[in-house]
Amino acid sequence: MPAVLGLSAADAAAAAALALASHFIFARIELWPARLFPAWAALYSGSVLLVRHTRAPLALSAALGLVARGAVVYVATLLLSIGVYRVLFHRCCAFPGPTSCALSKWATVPVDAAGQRARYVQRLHSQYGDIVRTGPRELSINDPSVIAATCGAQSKCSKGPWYAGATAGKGRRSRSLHTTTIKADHAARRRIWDGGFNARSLRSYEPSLLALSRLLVERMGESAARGEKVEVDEWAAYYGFDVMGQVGFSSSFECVENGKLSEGVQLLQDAMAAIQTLSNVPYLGEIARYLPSPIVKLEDWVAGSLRRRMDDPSAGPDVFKHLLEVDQESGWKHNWEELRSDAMLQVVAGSDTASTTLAVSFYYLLTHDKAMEALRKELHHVFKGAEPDNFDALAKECRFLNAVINESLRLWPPVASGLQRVTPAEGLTLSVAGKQLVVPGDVIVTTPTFLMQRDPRNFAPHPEAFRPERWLAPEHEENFNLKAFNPFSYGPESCIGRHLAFMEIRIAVAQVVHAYDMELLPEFSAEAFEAGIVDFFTAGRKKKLPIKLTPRR
Ligand code: HEM
Repeated sequence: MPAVLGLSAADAAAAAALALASHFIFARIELWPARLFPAWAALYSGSVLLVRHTRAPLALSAALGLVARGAVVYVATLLLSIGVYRVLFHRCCAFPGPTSCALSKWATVPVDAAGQRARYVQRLHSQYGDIVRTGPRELSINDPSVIAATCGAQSKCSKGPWYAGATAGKGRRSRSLHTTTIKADHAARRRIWDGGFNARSLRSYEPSLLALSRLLVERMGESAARGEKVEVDEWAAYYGFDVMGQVGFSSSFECVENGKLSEGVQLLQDAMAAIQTLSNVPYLGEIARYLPSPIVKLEDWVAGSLRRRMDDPSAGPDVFKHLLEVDQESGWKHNWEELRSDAMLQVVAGSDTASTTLAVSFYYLLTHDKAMEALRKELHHVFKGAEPDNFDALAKECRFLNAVINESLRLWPPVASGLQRVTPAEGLTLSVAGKQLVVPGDVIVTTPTFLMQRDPRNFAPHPEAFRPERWLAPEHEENFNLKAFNPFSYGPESCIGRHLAFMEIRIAVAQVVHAYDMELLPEFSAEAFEAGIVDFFTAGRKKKLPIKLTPRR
C-alpha cells in the first residue's frame, strides 16, 4: 500500500479504519453534536499515538505531525463514508430529490441564509413531485392529509432537530414552550400558557390593543404631516412589536410612539436569520452559542424586559402573569430559565408573524382598489361611519375584513416552511395522493405550507392571485380545501396566539382604513415587495410599502 500524506500505509489504514468504525458506531444517522468532536479527536489521537509509541518512542513534533496527517485521512474517510452511505444505503435513499440534499443539510445553508427556503422547496416539488428528500433524513410531502398524521393529537411523531438547534446548548428545564421536545413537558406548560390566551384574558387585552391601534393612526398621521415618507410596513412592524411588549409583559417597546425600530426589533430580525440558518444544521447552533451572535444579544435584551416586569408584580393584565402560575395537573412551575426562553418566544412568535400579515393585508388592499372599496363599505355599514372600536363586531360582522386577512395568510403564511416532525421508530404509514406511503422510522417529515396554500388542487381558480371572495362563498369555488390552509399549524403544538393575532390585525387594519385614504407612491414595485418577503422561520420583509396618507373626513 503506498504512503498517504507522508503517513505509512499502516498508519493511513488505521486512521481510515477508525473513521469507518466511528461512522458505523456513532454517526450512521446524522453528524454528531459538536460537543463530541473534541472527545473523538482525543480518542483518535490517543489511540494512534498509543499504538505507534509502543512500537517506537516518538518525539513531540513527530507525534503532532502524525496526528495531524492522520486526522486529515480520518476526516476525509469519514465524510466519504457518510456520503456514500447517505446516497446509496440510507433508509431514505429511495425518495427523489437533489443529491446535494441527500448528502448534507449544509446544501441548504445558503438558501436559509438568504431566507429562501419556502421558495426553494416549492421549486424542488415542481421538479421532483409531491415527495422530495430535502435532507439526508428529511422529506417534504406536499399533501394536506399529512398534517394531521404528523402534528395531530394522536400522532406519534415528535418535534425534529430544528427545535434543538434553535435552543442549542439548553437543557430540558431551560427551553421554551416551543422548543421543548418532550410531549408531557409541553402539555403541562401549554396548560399554563392557555391561561394567557383564553376568552377572558383575550378580552382583558382589548383596551391595550385599541389604544395601540389609535396611537398607530395618530403617529402615522403626524409623520405624514411632517412631510416624511410613510412606510406602512415599517409601522406594521412597530405595532406588532409593541403589542407583544404590552400584552406580553405590560411594557410597550415604544416603537409606534417613537416611530422607529427599537434596538430589540433589529436584534430580532438579525436573530431570526441566524436561527433559521443555524438550526437546520443543529450542531452549528451549538457552536454559535459560544460566539458573540445576535441570538445571544436578543436573549439578553429580552431578559432585561422580563426583569423589569418581575419587579412590578402589580402590572397586567398580560400573558406573563399567567406564566408564573402552577399547572394544577402536573405541579409544573416555570423556573427563571424557562421564563426567559418563553419571554423570548413570545416576542419572536408574536411580532414578525402578525406584523407580516398586517403589512401584507395593507399591500393587497393598496394594490386592489375594489377590495379597499369593499372593506370601506363594510366598515361603514357595521360601524355606521363611526370609529371601528368593537372587537366582537370586527370578528363577527366584518366578513370581508376577515377574508382579506385569511387570503393574506394563505398567500404569505408568516411561517412558510414546513415544520419538522420526526416519525416514530416503527415508521409512519401515510396516504399521499390516495396512495399508501410507508415512511421509515426516525425520518423528519415536513409539509410545505407556502406551496400547499398555493397549490391549484387546494385553491382554484387562480391560486396565486389575491381573491378574498373565495373565503366568502367557498362552496362556489372550483377548489377550496381548508385542510390545506395551515398558517398556524395544527394540533396540540399549534399557534396559541392565533386569536390574539386576528384581534390585533383586525383592529389595526380597520382603524387605519377608517382614518386615512392611502395610495402607493410611484416608486413602489409589487414585484420587488413580494420578492423581498423572506423566510427566516418567521417571515421578514426587505422591501418597503411607501404610501401617501390623506386624512378622511
Ligand atoms: C399571523 C400571526 C401568527 C402566525 C401565522 C403564527 C404561526 C404559528 C405557527 C405556525 C406555530 C407553530 C410552530 C411550530 O410548531 O414550530 C406557532 C406557534 C406559536 N405561536 Fe404563533 N403565529 C402567529 C401569531 C402569534 C402571536 C400573536 C402569538 C402571541 C404570543 C403567538 C405565539 C405562539 C406560541 C407561544 C407558539 C408555540 C406554541 C407551542 O409550541 O405550543 N403566535 N405560531
